[in-house]
Amino acid sequence: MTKTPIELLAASAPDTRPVVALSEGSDPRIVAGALAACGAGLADIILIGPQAEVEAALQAEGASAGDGIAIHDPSQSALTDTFAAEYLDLRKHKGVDEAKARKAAETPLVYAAMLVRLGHATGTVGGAVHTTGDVVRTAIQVIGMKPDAGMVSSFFLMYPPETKQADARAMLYSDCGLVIDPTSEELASIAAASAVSARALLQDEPKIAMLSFSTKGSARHPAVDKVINATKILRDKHPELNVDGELQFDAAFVPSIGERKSPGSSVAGQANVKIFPNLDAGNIGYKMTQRLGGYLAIGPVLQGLAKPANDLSRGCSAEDVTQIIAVTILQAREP
Ligand SMILES: CC(C)(COP(=O)(O)OP(=O)(O)OC[C@H]1O[C@@H](n2cnc3c(N)ncnc32)[C@H](O)[C@@H]1OP(=O)(O)O)[C@@H](O)C(=O)NCCC(=O)NCCS
Ligand SMILES: CC(=O)OP(=O)(O)O
Repeated sequence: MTKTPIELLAASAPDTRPVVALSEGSDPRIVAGALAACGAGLADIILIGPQAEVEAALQAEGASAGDGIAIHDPSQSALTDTFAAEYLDLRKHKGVDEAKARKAAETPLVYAAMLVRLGHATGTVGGAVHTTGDVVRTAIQVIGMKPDAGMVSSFFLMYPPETKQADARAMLYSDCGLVIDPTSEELASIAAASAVSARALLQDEPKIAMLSFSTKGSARHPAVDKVINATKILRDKHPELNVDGELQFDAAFVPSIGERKSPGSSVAGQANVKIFPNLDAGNIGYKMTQRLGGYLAIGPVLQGLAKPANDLSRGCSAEDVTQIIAVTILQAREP
């Protein structure tokens, strides 16, 4: 069985404790997930939000600040002036003035991203309360992209429930959270980034399925052509990757159907990286796998940022929060 991020991290706990900033510090799931991460020795935590609200949320869990848990209230923090100045510097070309920069620095999402940008935290997580659009826009604008990343995209790590057969595999689904209607070039770029993420977080060699409603020419449509072109671009740019497309989900997932629909493929029926053609398919697909299939879904994990910042679904659980804290720390170790 593939190790989950918590298990992976626990197996190689770092000497120095990473610090993870949580921008929704008074949400009960965030607080419970943070206490679990801290209690397991995975990380120190900064809970961000109005002091009294965060204290009350901690108290509801029978806890208080101290012992690895700090509270930062952006309206009172000594760091907010520096963060406002940095934000002004970053965004003045977009019409941001001093007053707007101060206001932005006092919002928990910007404050958390600034903690990461300026080295006070290893990474940040938000999204239990905020929408993905708000979380991702802030991360892109404040933390910025990794040099050479080209774009930011997202993925989910999908772990089968214990009730599935022993050979059920963990998978990476992308993009289920961010890029709404990728071009062929963007799809190829999402797949290449996902291959790197799969190696790091699933610790498995990627077998990439470029998903479509067609398998190997069974349907003709511009939407199918987009995936065929993406597969070609990916193969041209990354001949080392094991990729097949276009494939329907059953051909990518079920060995006997993969063999029938894409004979001889080393990916069909065995794919552990599933690249969806657009956000409709990806977002609906991951939620169906999670809610009907019982898979643990960890994400949206962001790839392509200069430093780790990750999202959650507003439907997340406390366990999801602890898992994505672990992902955030593991990403900080990636080269
Ligand atoms: C970027 C996104 C997250 C927000 O879009 P938006 O609010 O319209 O913001 P913009 O398109 O203005 O983008 C914000 C900034 O990010 C940049 N950006 C957008 N997409 C990007 C990407 N994939 N990679 C890198 N940068 C990107 C833009 O260039 C812009 O930079 P700027 O502010 O310096 O000019 C958009 O991709 C989105 O809304 N995705 C869907 C999210 C969603 O609802 N998911 C479903 C639930 S998970
Ligand atoms: C990832 C996702 O779908 O987020 P939410 O459920 O918050 O919209």
